[in-house]
Order: sequence, then C-alpha cells, then structure tokens
Amino acid sequence: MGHLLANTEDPIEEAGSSQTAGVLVFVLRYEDLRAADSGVLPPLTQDGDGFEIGRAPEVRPPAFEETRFLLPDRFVSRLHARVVRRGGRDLLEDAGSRLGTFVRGERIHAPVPLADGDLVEIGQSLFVYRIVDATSAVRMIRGGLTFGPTRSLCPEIMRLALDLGQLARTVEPILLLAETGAGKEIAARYVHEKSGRAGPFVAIDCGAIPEHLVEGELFGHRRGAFSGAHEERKGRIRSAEGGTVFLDEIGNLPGSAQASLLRAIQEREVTPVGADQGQKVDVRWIAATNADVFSETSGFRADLRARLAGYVAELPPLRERREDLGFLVAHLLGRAGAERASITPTAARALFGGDLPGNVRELERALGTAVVLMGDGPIDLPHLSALRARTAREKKAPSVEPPVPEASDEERRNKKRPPKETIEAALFRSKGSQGEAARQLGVHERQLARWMDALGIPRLRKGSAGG
Ligand SMILES: Nc1ncnc2c1ncn2[C@@H]1O[C@H](COP(=O)(O)OP(=O)(O)OP(=O)(O)O)[C@@H](O)[C@H]1O
Repeated sequence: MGHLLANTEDPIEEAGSSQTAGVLVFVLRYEDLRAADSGVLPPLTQDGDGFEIGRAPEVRPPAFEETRFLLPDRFVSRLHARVVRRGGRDLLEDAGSRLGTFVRGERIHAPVPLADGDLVEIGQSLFVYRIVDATSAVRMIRGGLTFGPTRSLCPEIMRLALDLGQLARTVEPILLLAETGAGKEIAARYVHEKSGRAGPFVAIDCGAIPEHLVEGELFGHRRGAFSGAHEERKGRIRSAEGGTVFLDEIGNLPGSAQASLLRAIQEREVTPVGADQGQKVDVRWIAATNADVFSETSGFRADLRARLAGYVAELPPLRERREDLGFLVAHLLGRAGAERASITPTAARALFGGDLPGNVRELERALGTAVVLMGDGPIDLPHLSALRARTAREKKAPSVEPPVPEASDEERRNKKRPPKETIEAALFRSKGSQGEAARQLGVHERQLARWMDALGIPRLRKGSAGG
C-alpha cells in the first residue's frame, strides 16, 4: 500500500490549485439515517497511493485510521474494499468482502475506475465519488460549508454559498435559476440572513396571484382605487421595507406587472394602484425561476431580465449533489419527527439512486410519508410509493437476498450463537461449504460445527455442494 495523505492539513494544495482531485464522500449508513456523519476521504495524489475501507471494531463515528477508513456498519467486512490510484485514475476494488462492493448498482468483480458522480455501496453504507478542483477538495475535507439549515459538501453549492455570502451585503439584485424544489427559497433566505438588513424577508409567488390582482398585491392600492378597495393597502413590496423581496416564479409575472416592476427597481419607488405619485422603497431584490422560462425566447421582458440578473446563481439539481444526501436526509427526517430511522438497501437504491426530479422537496415528501408508514421497522419500498417509479426491478437490485450482518466483535468474543436461520442462510449461500459459512459468520469452522450440532443442523462434508 502506497503513501496516504490522510492527515495532511491541505493534502492537495501542494499540487497546485488548478489540479483536480478525486474524492470519495461517505454519505450515509442505511442503518442510521439520522446520524448525519458524512465525511470525505482524502484524495490520492500519486500513482500507487491507496486506502482501504473496512468495519470499525466498535460503534463510533466513521474515521480514518492510518490507511483504513473504518465504518461502524455491521454489513461491512473487516477489510472490505480498496481504492488505489493508478494511471492518474482512482480504481475501486473489492477486497474479498462477504457482501460485495457495488458501483452504480452493479457488483464489481475487478478493479473499476471511478467516474464523477458514481454511487458506491459498501455494506450498507453509501458513498459518492466526485472529481473536484483542489480548493473544493480542501473545503470538503474540512467538513463543507453551512448553507441554510444544513451543511453542504457539494462544490457547486459551497462556491455559491461563498459568492452569495459576499454579495449579501450589497444591494445587487440576484437571480436564482434552478429546477423546482431544488432550494431557491432556501438560497434567497440565506442571502437575506447574511445581508444584515433589518427589514423582513417577503416571499411572493408570482405564479400564484390571479393576473388582475397582481399589481395591487405587489404595489398596493389607494383607497377607492377600484371597486372593493375600501382601504388603502401597502402592497407586498413596501411591506418588505428595509428587507428583501423574493420574487419566486418570476417567469409567470404578467406583462403589465413586468413593466411596473422594472420601474420599481430602476426608480426605487413603487406606485400603488390609483396613486399618481410613487413612494420610495428600500428593498433588496431576489428573483427565482426555472431556467427555461427565463430564456431569451420566453417572452419575458429583456430589460427586466437584465435588471434582475445582477448576479445569476444556478443551483444544481439534487441528482448532481448526492454527496449532500446524508446531511439532507438527517435534517428532513428530524423535521418529519423521526428520532431514529433506517432504510432497506432496496428502498435506499430506489430513493437515493433515482433521478429525484422534484429535488429536495420530493425527498422531503418521500421521507415524510415513509416516517408515517414505517412503524418500528426500516423504510422499505412500499413506504416510498409516492415516488411512483424507480422500483427495485427497474434498478436491477444488486442483491436478491437480504444480507446477513457480520458477527460483531462482541458476538465473536462471546461466541454468541446466531439464530438458526442465520446459520442456515450462511450455509445455503456458501453452497454447503462449512468453511465458507464459518468465514461469513466470522467464527472458526469448529465453532460452527458445534452450533450446528446444538441446533440439529446436519453436518456436511467439507466443501460439498449442498442442494
Ligand atoms: N439545503 C437545504 N437544507 C434543508 N432543506 C432544504 C434545503 N434545500 C431545500 N430544502 C427544503 O426543500 C423544500 C424545497 O425548497 P425550496 O422551497 O427552497 O425550493 P424551491 O426551489 O424554492 O422550490 P419551488 O421551485 O417549488 O419554488 C423546502 O421544504 C426546503 O425547506
């Protein structure tokens, strides 16, 4: 095993910041989704460098020890997998583990070069491999950055958080582009919180207000401005005085309101419906939309688009930032009221390995329902029916049988006998080879023979193929 840069402060800064690095991110463990113990394994810089992944001898947070990343996961073998740098690429190989190593849902039988975004499953622990620039790698190793209610290990989000943090103190309008549910409002609130502005954060969903009410709603109206206007109304924009206006789904704003909004931004004043004079207003503008509706051909006023796009921030969809799933899942489960939660490998593959078109909101809904349905057991596929797709069959579930956990160290020491079914399952899987079954159960063959006698399981000849 080559040189490992596990404990260096800035492992790749020496290599120059223009370099890229491959980092393996430990995302979450299926057995404890609330642990939020994600972490980043240091990048390998030289050919021949490498590290191993194996089971931690006791329950404790996942950690690097010398050349091994130790996971408190019963389904991980003592020495499970290895990552080695060869020919400028990181190769993942199974180290003879009992339950196998999976890349993109397929069990690997030879060293596999890892590619950006690859999902890796080791035991019941999920990893994501990312190829990132040197600065991002250092930030990731240091634990990522806080973005809204959670931490992020995603290079694109970290970059965005830093930019938004710096822009927050200015009054530069910000335009957020992202798919639905990807966290546009979270980003807008983040800017508001960092802005130090004393006024409120006012979110306006431009797509949810009936067209004939939009102007009154946004800019307010004078008393008697139209029938039914019995009282003067301030409007949403002026109610954000000294704070931030967040215009969500700006692409849905009707044409006439677009013209008034342009004036409001340019002149820093709004004219209530029925008024002949504008009123000064001090607000910070943040607009958000799905990128498609804000394109050149969308019919949206180009001058307003230019005004709003002081800084354009693109939020990556969740499927491109799976390294954040650990923090997000732990947070969303907490919000859904789950103190503890686990998930079956099949359900995990469907949920975390799918496309997640509805992004964080879809994840939130899926977990919220699952928490209600799961009872005392793990989250399983039927609890995720709202996802309406991505079943185990589609995803070609890598393991058919539920895996049997490795014997814990305590069980080994005390030679505690596992249940009969566990022993029979191990014998079945090892095709009757007692030696192999004993290895799987983590005990000596003689111990297995004693257990078999005690449980009345007939002994088999060494290596014979059971049927
Ligand atoms: N980084 C995050 N940490 C925790 N929760 C998040 C994060 N990003 C998004 N969420 C949650 O996901 C849901 C959707 O987020 P948000 O409303 O910000 O998305 P959006 O892009 O504005 O959605 P829409 O396109 O529907 O307006 C919210 O409940 C939000 O709390």
